[in-house]
Amino acid sequence: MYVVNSREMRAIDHYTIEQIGIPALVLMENAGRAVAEEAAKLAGGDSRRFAILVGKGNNGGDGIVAARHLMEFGNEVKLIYATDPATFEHEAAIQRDIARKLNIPYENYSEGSPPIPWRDYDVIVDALLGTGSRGAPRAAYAKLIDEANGSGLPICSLDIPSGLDPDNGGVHAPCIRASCTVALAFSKRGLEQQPGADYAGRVIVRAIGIPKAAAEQQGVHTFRIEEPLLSDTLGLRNYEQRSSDTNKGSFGHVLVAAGSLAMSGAGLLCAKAALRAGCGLVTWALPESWLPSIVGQLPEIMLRGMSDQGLGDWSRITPQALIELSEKKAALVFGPGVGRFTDDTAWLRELWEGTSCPLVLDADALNMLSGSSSDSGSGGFKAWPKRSSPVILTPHPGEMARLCGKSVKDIQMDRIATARTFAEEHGVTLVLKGAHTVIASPAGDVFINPTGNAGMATGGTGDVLAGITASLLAQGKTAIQAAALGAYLHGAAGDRVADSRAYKASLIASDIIEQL
Ligand SMILES: NC(=O)C1=CN([C@@H]2O[C@H](COP(=O)(O)OP(=O)(O)OC[C@H]3O[C@@H](n4cnc5c(N)ncnc54)[C@H](OP(=O)(O)O)[C@@H]3O)[C@@H](O)[C@H]2O)[C@H](O)CC1
Ligand SMILES: [K+]
Repeated sequence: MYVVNSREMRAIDHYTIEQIGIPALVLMENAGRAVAEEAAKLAGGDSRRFAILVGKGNNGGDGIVAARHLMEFGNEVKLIYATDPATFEHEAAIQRDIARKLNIPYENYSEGSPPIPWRDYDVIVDALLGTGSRGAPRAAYAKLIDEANGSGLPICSLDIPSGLDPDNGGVHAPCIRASCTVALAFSKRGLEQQPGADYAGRVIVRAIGIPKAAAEQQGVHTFRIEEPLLSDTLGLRNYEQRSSDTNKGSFGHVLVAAGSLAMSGAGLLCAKAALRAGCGLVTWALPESWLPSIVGQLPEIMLRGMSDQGLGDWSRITPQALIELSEKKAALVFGPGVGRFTDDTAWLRELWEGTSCPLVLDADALNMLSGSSSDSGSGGFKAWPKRSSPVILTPHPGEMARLCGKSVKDIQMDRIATARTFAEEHGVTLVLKGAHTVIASPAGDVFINPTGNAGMATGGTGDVLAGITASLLAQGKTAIQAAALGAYLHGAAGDRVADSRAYKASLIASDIIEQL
């Protein structure tokens, strides 16, 4: 499903109206009708009382149409205008006039108005501000939003919660806290990123007559992952189907280079997850001095002790040894639990240049890359030679901040833009983890993952994701397919765990592997 920003939505509206010839009033009618249906569902019954909060633009126009349909459905409605309706223009003015002729009750609300008697209503429809909203809600809009949030009533937001930044998911003060949001035609970036996603409640995308081809025509290349998208846009039709005439050699051999004495679990989780995600074989390369303690724990996984001079870490293991081991492997995941060591950035560069294996770099490997970026004058790892096989980076916001030389706050402010820019500039596939993981390809496509839950914010889940992703790569998926499907399955497995437990926060990383 397409996810648009306000500029793209304006261009799509314009194209639909001017080039295709669907009149704006038709789109508005469809929008208002769709919202009326969803708001009626939210109210859950007949003859409910709706307060429709109306702003001066097209969002308000949609709200007036919704009021008309809600009234036709047999409900009581009242329009509460946040701006003097005499000042309305274009389609919103036409809807205002229709509402007057139909004697739809209304009141003009201003900063000086007394509080609305909310006990007279069952549901609020928020049609104050949509994709034309700029900055924090002003004057009567702000007061009305505060009042609505304080009313305790369920709120159905039209297109976006008023007060939300439609483009980056930031929320202004105040911002409507909706029970549900009916996004018109396409989802909006602000609904797919935190904290906006929390303020939007359940997001329902409703068609209003704008053809999908209009988004394609306008070059929208941000998507929310869902099953149809996996098959159509990502080319992963029947991704689970396998020919019966196969053997373990058909599904790729993953090399996991991970873990040190203090963090052996990271390697264990990563290797196990890789195997569960369907590759044929997994070899786990680990410092040889603690290999004996692992023997017997993972009967399906091959172990390879790397000469570590008894230190238990990666500081004495040579990149050359790993490069040799990576020959004939279908994917190499490096980083989980390896720790940092002297000259590790140069070490990683040797691996980068020496292996032809598709790479998944996670955890400490990302910090090694950041070391390269902070090496002033070197141009960072952007200046490293281009690889012929793909690289997938899987940073959490902290690691991403180090990679970009920015603060976590800056990264989280616009995760979509950050991930896209980085992937394009560095020619890598990037998985920016966190709520609504963002996956960006070097070509500039961005996929937002809807699966997963807060219980997954626990040690080891990142190691599991890295293992799953490498496993999918080894099975012949492209980098963007492996990254997007990996994040989707990882979250879906996490959701299954959460659903099966009395206490959702009890989830641990191993549970995810078992639910794959
Ligand atoms: N165009 C179409 O065919 C369709 C659009 N749909 C709906 O339209 C909105 C977007 O409508 P738009 O009119 O562009 O914008 P808004 O309704 O969001 O806001 C318009 C005016 O509100 C004022 N404004 C902006 N920011 C603030 C603020 N922070 N506080 C107070 N007021 C604000 C501003 O007017 P000014 O004169 O004050 O500058 C805006 O002009 C979209 O979301 C859909 O709901 C339909 O989907 C049908 C098709
Ligand atoms: K709104």
